Amino acid sequence: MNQPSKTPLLDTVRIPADLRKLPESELPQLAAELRADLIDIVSHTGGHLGAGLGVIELTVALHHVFDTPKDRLIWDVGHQAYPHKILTGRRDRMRTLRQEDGLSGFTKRAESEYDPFGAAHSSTSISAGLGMAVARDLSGGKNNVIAVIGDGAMSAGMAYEAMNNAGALDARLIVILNDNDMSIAPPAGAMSAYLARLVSGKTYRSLRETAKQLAKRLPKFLEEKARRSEEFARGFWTGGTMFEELGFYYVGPIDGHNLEHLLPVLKNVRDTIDGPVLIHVVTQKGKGYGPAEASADKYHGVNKFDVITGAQAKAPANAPSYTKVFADSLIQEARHDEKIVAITAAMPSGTGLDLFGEAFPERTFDVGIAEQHAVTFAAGLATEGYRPFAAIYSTFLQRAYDQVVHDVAIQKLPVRFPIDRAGFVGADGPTHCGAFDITYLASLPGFVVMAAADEAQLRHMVRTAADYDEGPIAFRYPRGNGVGVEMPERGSVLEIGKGRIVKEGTKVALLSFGTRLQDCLMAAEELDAAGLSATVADARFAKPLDEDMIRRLARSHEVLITVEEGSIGGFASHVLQFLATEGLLDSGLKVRPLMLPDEFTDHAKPEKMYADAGLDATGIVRTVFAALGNQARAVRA
Ligand SMILES: Cc1ncc(C[n+]2csc(CCOP(=O)(O)OP(=O)(O)O)c2C)c(N)n1
Ligand SMILES: CC(=O)[C@@H](O)[C@H](O)COP(=O)(O)O
Ligand SMILES: [Mg+2]
Repeated sequence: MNQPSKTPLLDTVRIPADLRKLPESELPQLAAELRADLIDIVSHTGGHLGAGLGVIELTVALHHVFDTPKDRLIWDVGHQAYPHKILTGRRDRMRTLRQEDGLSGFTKRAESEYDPFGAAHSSTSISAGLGMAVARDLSGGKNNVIAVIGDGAMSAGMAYEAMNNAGALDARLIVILNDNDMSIAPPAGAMSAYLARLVSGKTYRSLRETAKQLAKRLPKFLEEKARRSEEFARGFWTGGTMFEELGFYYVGPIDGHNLEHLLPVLKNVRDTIDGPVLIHVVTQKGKGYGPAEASADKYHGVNKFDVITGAQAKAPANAPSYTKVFADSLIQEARHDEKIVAITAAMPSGTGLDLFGEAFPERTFDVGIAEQHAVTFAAGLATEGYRPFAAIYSTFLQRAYDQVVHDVAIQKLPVRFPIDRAGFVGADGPTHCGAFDITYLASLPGFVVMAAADEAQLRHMVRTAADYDEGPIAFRYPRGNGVGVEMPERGSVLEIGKGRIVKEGTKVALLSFGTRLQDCLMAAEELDAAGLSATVADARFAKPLDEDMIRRLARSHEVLITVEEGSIGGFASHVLQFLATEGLLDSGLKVRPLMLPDEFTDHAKPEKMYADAGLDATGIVRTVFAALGNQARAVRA
């Protein structure tokens, strides 16, 4: 016999139009079922849970009040959009979330007409929303545009640039500030403290004064609802908030889990306000799931887990993560050098700087989601003789490129860039792929760019960077665990621009930059067995190149394969430039560059992504045989 559904009301909602047919009285039940469904789904898939749990009621209310997809609903970052996906025609595919060929973990235009803007990097929603609002006005449209942005994302410069512009344009745009007093970690900065003050009510204006001004703007609301509850009415403000100074109507703070509060406010804002409005909604990250509410990170991002206990699945590891090795190594160096300081842009646990912060709280700076500022802040520290490590994921450092060029590189300031999440990151997909840093950093004059082949090399690179005061220096390493090599007690200072030969051979040279070295070694074994004696070299440096080593490899081998976990225009380009300039390509050397595909690769398991890109041992062997013209063998490999 079929079990009765645990989500009978949710089962009737495929798209928001179905939801809009429900009476308001049924929405709390819908929200409860949506929450249960989300927990169940993410317990099977893993992914971002805490943020979605916190916006269940908000998601239901938004789709009930607004005419999506005609009204444009933009989720900042997009990691909180799983409930939105469930309600917008994607429920049947939710169990494919973040898996190969499955749904993205973020909003994505190609995935649904209900995702008007793709995201995953934070703080873009107000700018995108303003663009849509202005486009609507230019073309005489009437639809609403709503941007939902978190308090963490509100720490980034882009959000203020957008509000500054929106206030000046006086465009009809609704911004919902989803304030859960959390970023991935507890939020950092004065803005967060300011929001907390708004919520705690210390700066409330008098109710009478507030009501008078709002009555002009929100007549229906005041008549029907506002006087109903003291708590509700207290939430309305005028004057004095920073948002109002920027030209926004400020409404709130309101309880984002209470549909009786949310629905009338959203309706009245929809129906009465002409210019930019900011609704300050207070929510709880992880709401409604005990283990999430109780955990320090509110289950921001989780592995698969047991719904009853909340225990997350964790694969046993034979080696420490690169992140942990970086953190431990930096702590070690900082014990020797009091000038070492560390900077994170809202990613203390992801970068390992939470550990550094425990050891050296005064020398650790979480600047919020503010990569641009993080880099220039580090540059300032460097001018005063400090040794800053600006630990930023490869993908997020993209946002600070001008700061890297203008504030660091041109001034030759010795800022250290530990670049985590280099290469494919797996489930987070193309928005988070660490593809471009070799290309964008190694093209800068004077920049030293290293990649760790394993966790021991990473330890050496931390020491090398700490020791290097001549200018900017970066070292990259991937998401995940090391390979289990023996670790040195302390890192050694590497000679700048010197690689190493790991295995000697005579016919084929495999020149690796990064952690593909292990696959190169496996490929070399296979090549040796096939009678093609292979050399394996670990370049360590993309800039400056180890020219002597490359010259030697080029002169004494028939085939040279470069292997890197980065985009076109990276390590291989530098090697080829050198070979061409030196005339080393003039005598028949067969060079084949292996790199990430020249496309934005969708999410899958990293090993599978590397195999598909031809960057595993099989792919490397195949490339060698193809280079030697042995097509039949190349196809078999
Ligand atoms: C530019 C950028 N830097 C860092 C991140 C990593 N990141 C993803 S979500 C998040 C916290 C966002 O906090 P908030 O906006 O308050 O959303 P919440 O998770 O609290 O709902 C961070 C730091 C990112 N996505 N984009
Ligand atoms: C949404 C976001 O940007 C982060 O939560 C990111 O998914 C974290 O990635 P890691 O799990 O690699 O730290
Ligand atoms: Mg938050």
